[in-house]
Amino acid sequence: MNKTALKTRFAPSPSGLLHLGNIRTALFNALLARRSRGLFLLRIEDTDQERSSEEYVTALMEDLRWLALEWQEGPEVEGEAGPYRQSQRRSVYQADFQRLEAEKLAYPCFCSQEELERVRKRQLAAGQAPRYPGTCARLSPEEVEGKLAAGFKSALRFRVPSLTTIEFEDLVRGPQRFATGDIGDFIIRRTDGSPAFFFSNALDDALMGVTHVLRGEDHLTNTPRQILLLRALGLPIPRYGHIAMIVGRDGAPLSKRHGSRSVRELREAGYLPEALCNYLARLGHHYEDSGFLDLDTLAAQFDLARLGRAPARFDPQQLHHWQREALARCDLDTLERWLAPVAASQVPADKYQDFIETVRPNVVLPEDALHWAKVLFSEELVLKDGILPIIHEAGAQFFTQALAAVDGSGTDFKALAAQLKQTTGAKGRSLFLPLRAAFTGELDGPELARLLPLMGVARVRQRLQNCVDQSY
Ligand SMILES: Nc1ncnc2c1ncn2[C@@H]1O[C@H](COP(=O)(O)OP(=O)(O)OP(=O)(O)O)[C@@H](O)[C@H]1O
Repeated sequence: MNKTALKTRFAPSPSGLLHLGNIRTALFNALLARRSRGLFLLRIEDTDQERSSEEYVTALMEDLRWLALEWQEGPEVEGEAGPYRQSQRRSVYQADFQRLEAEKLAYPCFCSQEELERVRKRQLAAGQAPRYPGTCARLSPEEVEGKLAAGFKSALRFRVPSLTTIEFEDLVRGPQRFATGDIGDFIIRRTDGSPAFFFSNALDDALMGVTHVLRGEDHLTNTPRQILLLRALGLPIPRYGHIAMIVGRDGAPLSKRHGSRSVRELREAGYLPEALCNYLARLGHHYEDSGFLDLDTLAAQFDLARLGRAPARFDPQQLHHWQREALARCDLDTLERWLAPVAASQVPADKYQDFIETVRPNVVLPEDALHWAKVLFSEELVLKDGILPIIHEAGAQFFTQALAAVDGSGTDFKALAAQLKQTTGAKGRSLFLPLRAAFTGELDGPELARLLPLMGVARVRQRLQNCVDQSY
């Protein structure tokens, strides 16, 4: 791999389980790297010790691996630019803090939270955009010495040059311009000595050789600050692309803080990784090919020019669609394993394979298989709404004749239906619907010809007898 190879990254904060917005960011970066035969890097942004936890680091790596979004540099894989956890990079940041301060490009700030909040409120009340008023930028070296000697704690603020314009070409949103006059001096090291997001995020991208950053649009206004920082440090600036956010039903962006549905929850509900990848790849990115694609093809057809700018709404129906597509491609072994945790205990072992093949077209999630297992193998049958009137309308005579037909045909549904048609004169819907209702308590479902042998003749009889009893 040559040194100028494209390198993308995913840099989550381990402060919660990944949601679909986070993982789509990872997916797009992984697809871009794969398409360009570049590298995909994972970095853990755990500088906020209060919100970060090891549990979430493990969980996010598990999510990425489950989706086959393997990283070529990062935790557990390592690489030349490590360590890849920001909590282990404090000494790396130290040198640049000192350099910026020595060159007067950054200065210590002693303002308290309360003071800053007071200024903010005043500015908002005056109709101004809140920004740091530069109080500590004007302190003389003696004043700084004095405050430090008196034990005041300081943060480090980056001095934003005035009257310049920062321009960059966003990979998704085109040309961007920001006047530095609108950007207040910002904190790069907090009072507790930890690096602020702007700083560690930008510095690490540069030091780790990241060439392309695809990230959520929530970061767009951070970019001019990060460009200023990298310029001040004489470091390479990656290309940035800000992708439209994924919003929930309420129109608000999915977020860890707001407890959006996590990738783990979806995995535990039984969604397949291929379904999630096909769904997410199309959320904010247009593919010509509307069919199911494997990860290599999703990558081969990934194109920055096809990234949309409008927010994308999470649509469970679409996810269902891709789940069906993914299931249709599963081999029987995979399907058996996938359903085993919920269905295996409900289905007799000698019928398990036949059961899976029978219910397969009616299963989107394992819970659907569990439902059919209960329909077929439990004593009790729960009737869906609207089923009882169908049974009443068919009448006791119909089901008595059906029982008589079972005497001759057992669980051979075709023979049973043929005989019943002859003895009752019922045909079409009025023949099949009451039978389906009686056997399954549903209006639709897997083929009755396959369901009856699985149920066995005793249960078939019992279900018909129940209908005879209910119809009087
Ligand atoms: N709703 C969303 N849609 C698309 N991308 C998102 C969304 N939320 C976060 N991202 C992106 O996911 C990546 C990781 O972000 P981060 O770890 O800060 O998650 P977060 O959900 O924003 O967390 P928090 O709720 O703590 O702010 C970033 O590139 C961010 O822009």
